[in-house]
Amino acid sequence: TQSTRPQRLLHAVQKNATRGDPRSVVKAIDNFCRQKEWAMNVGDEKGCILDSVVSEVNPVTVLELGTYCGYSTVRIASLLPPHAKLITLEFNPDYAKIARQVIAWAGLEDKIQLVEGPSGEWIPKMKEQFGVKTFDLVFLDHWKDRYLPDTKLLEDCGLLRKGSILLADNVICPGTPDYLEYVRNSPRYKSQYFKSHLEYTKVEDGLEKSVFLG
Ligand SMILES: Nc1ncc2ncn(CCCCCNC(=O)c3cc(-c4ccc(F)cc4)cc(O)c3O)c2n1
Ligand SMILES: [Mg+2]
Repeated sequence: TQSTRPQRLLHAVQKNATRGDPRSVVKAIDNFCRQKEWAMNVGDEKGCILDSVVSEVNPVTVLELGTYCGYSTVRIASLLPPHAKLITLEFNPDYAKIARQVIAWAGLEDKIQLVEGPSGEWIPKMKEQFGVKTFDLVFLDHWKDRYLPDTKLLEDCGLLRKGSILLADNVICPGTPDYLEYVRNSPRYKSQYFKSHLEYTKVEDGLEKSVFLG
């Protein structure tokens, strides 16, 4: 039977990356996507912007919406302090299965909790299920038409505090116009656009960093 692209990406990690070395896992995925097959990871160019935001925020609790194969999950978790935790939500069970193995290869299972299911269902359960008070950083990289409703849900569930950072991928391509309009015009956010390119291409894309003002 034919393998899937996520399965081929996982094999590239197992073949080319060193177990327990998250940065080698990130590099192996980027090489696979540049040389073999494009895949919707945040990629290395936007990934460096992601790294700088994570290092600046130094978050203790992180939420990632949309795991896919775990590239940004591993990239973020590799920069977290020892006691910090990252919860990542993935809707697609096939992607989740691959992501668990990529995360294990990187040796980051202790920092990462992968939860399977739709963000709209899980966000309201975060406090009771995972003992989360508020998130220091949220990385949005799931369905582009869910960025806005899920941001409002995070606000309504009291999961954001003064100073919480939202970092959104793909605000230009594929684009999240309603989300951008909201975070750029709401008095409750201070927003900043980091211009970049769609992963592994020359097409414009970028990340939007928004600070929740409370
Ligand atoms: N509600 C909920 N809860 C939890 C969930 N977990 C997963 N999902 C569903 C998310 C499915 C994947 C989302 N990501 C993208 O669609 C994406 C696409 C492109 C792209 C593609 C083709 C082009 F030609 C150009 C650009 C590039 C990117 O960087 C992207 O991130 C969930 N949904
Ligand atoms: Mg993306």
